[in-house]
Amino acid sequence: MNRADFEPVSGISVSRETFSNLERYVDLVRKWNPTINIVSRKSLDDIWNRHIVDSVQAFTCLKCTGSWVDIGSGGGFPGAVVGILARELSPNCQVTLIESDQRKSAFLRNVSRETSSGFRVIAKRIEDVEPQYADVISARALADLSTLLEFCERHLKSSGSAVFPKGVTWKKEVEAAQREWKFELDPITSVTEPQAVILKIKGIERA
Ligand SMILES: C[S@@+](CC[C@H](N)C(=O)[O-])C[C@H]1O[C@@H](n2cnc3c(N)ncnc32)[C@H](O)[C@@H]1O
Repeated sequence: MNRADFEPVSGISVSRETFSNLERYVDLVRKWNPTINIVSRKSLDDIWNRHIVDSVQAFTCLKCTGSWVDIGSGGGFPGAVVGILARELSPNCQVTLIESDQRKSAFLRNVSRETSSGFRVIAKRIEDVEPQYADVISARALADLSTLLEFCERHLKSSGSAVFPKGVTWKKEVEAAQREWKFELDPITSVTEPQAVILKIKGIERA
């Protein structure tokens, strides 16, 4: 995808430098994917829509001026994309990625360095990391909503918000989570997949 095509699809305008950092990230994912299995081989052919634009939606659905923690980051969706965009668009937002797999964490540190994004990578299990008191927590393809809310209980400030891209089963996950949790929910339809949503959640409390 080129920069002119990226802007209408993603809904954001970025500098040449930020766009070239996204391109650099895509090159690194393609290079490392056969070794560390970041995304499925099939989805690699459509990496801009399936992974980059999908991650941009998580970034644009709220404004972060404090700390953003992406958990279970894998190869960096959405966390690395958030880190690359935040450098230009939310320079006061500190981005941290938590990923327990050591090879993926090494990859993520390389991405942070090569794109000069300055996002931090913690190579530990989410449950073992000291509480982060984040303003925003994001996670894609990590766990069901109830489990994600437990991670928020540990790492999200009480005034913070969570951003979870979810597929077609999202309503069932919300119903199950509502048995144990109270929260305010704002589901935003995905631009890349009409049955998918970005769940924006705040006011999380045990029921
Ligand atoms: C299915 S992948 C999704 C990765 C990425 N978010 C994405 O959407 O492409 C889930 C990732 O979470 C990591 N993970 C799973 N449980 C974890 C835990 N308890 N603490 C830290 N990382 C975890 C796994 O190592 C894996 O890289």
